[in-house]
Amino acid sequence: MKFTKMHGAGNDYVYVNGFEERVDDPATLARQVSHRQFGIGADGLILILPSKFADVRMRMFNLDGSEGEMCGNGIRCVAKYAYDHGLVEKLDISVETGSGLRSLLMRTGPSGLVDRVQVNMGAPGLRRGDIPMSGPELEQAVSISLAVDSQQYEVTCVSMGNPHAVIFVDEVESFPVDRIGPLIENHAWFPERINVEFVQVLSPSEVIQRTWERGSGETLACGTGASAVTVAGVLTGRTTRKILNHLRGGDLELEWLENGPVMMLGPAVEVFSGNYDPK
Ligand SMILES: N[C@@H](CCC[C@H](N)C(=O)O)C(=O)O
Repeated sequence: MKFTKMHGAGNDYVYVNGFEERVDDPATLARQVSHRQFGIGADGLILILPSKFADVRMRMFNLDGSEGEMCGNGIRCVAKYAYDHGLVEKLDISVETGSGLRSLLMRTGPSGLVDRVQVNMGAPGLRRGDIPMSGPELEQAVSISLAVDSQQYEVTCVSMGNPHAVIFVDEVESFPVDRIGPLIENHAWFPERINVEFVQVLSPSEVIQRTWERGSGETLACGTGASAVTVAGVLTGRTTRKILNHLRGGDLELEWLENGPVMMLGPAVEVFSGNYDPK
């Protein structure tokens, strides 16, 4: 099976071109290829597939084999792969995801290959039923108190097609993401588990984010998470609608437009290609 390893701000996935390759059991394959010692090494697996409704379709699988509805860093790499490898011939494309269609605009660098991609991430879902989470399903969960590990955390929950809990902290670098992240990911409030963003505000237009991803653990970046952070920052009065987000693996530029969607701009990088024999 041919594969290509790509990353967006350090959030790395193994990409398989489903126009040419057949994958029967993507959940098992995701666990195998993602393993940092016994596999290729990645945060998960992304399949690039034909679509009846868009230019291409993506399916993303986390490191533990669970399927995510949407992946903000992954979708930029899907667009780059599709253009650089000739699946599409235009720079503005649509991609079918598990949470609907997204439109993307690619920019090429001096080599003629795509290096940056803007994504219309869609409008956030703010009702508890959208996340999903416990409580009255039409109500929002903005700055609510969540008890974890005998401490209270103020969380704001946002769906960007997948579920996110955003927590603003005073100092993010020393925050115990690997201890608190999994406790919130698996908290009884969230029946489908949840991605968690820990965020330090530097100024009304600049933040630092660390991410604990559902199904993958701490990753160097999360595009849907950065979009959720943009929305949570506005809802809680901490940040403006347009922000620069510094993630561990790079920066993303984001804006929550007045008419609804969040726009995200960031890098897409191809690292290497190879052959893998599924076990
Ligand atoms: N890293 C991604 C999100 C991947 C999916 C997530 N772990 C989930 O299960 O929802 C991004 O860049 O958005």
